[in-house]
Amino acid sequence: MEFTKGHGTGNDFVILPDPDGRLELTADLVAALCDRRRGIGADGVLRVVRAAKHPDAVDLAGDAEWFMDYWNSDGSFAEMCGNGARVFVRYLVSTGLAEVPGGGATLPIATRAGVVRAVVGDGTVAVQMRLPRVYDASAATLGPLTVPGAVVDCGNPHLVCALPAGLELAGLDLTRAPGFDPVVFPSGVNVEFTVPAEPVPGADLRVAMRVHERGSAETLSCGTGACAVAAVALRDAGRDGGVVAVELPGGRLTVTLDGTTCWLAGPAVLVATGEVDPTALRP
Ligand SMILES: N[C@@H](CCC[C@H](N)C(=O)O)C(=O)O
Repeated sequence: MEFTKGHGTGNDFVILPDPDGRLELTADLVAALCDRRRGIGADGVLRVVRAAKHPDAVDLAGDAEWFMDYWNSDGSFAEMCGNGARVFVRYLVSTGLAEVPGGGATLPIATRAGVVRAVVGDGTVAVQMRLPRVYDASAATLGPLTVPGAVVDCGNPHLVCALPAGLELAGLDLTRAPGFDPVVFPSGVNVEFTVPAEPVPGADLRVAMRVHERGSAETLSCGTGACAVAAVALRDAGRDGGVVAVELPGGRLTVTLDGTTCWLAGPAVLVATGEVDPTALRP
């Protein structure tokens, strides 16, 4: 089975080319591929399949030729993956499966949360994401700590929790999943912990975060998480829009919100291509 490995600010993916939807991808195979000891190792799998060839995509693809069939490392599906979309686009363009659109046009990509649109730079890929919807309040627990947070829908569910003054991101133990209210999040949630950071040139606000992802544990970066964090930071600053620099353990993502659109930008890199024998995984 052919694969490529790629990442966006350290959020890493096994990319499986399957243009005609012939691959028998199962939750077990995804988990085995993502196993960091016995497999290739990744936070998730991106299957590259023509939208017309995947039952989940045919009705929602619009003008998108390609469907990002995203799976978390535990073999569960997610509706959306922001870094995954950026790496997926880097793969399409690098392999010639899609061309960088000219004349200011964007490249449409189908996802389970609808079509997103990408602009490709030299090292960076920017994707116009679904507008984050901040719509409720809840809380996360980490051991004895309860941290209130904002509930955000980015196509997938997020809980953005600002750490109380005096607590540092580095001091959090995210080796275990934070607790959350299953009534608010019946399908699980991605939990972001944030602290404000000093602004940088070109950004209106700057926030540092760590994330525990549903289905993938702690990751070095989360694109939809960065969008959720940016939306909450702008709301808390009393702003309708602006540019937010989001610092993650794996690097910086830039989120630009204007009340109607949300752009997520950052590096997207392919690092290796090879073949894997599925029968050799997890013996
Ligand atoms: N890392 C991703 C989000 C992946 C999906 C998430 N774990 C979920 O289950 O919703 C990103 O970059 O957005």
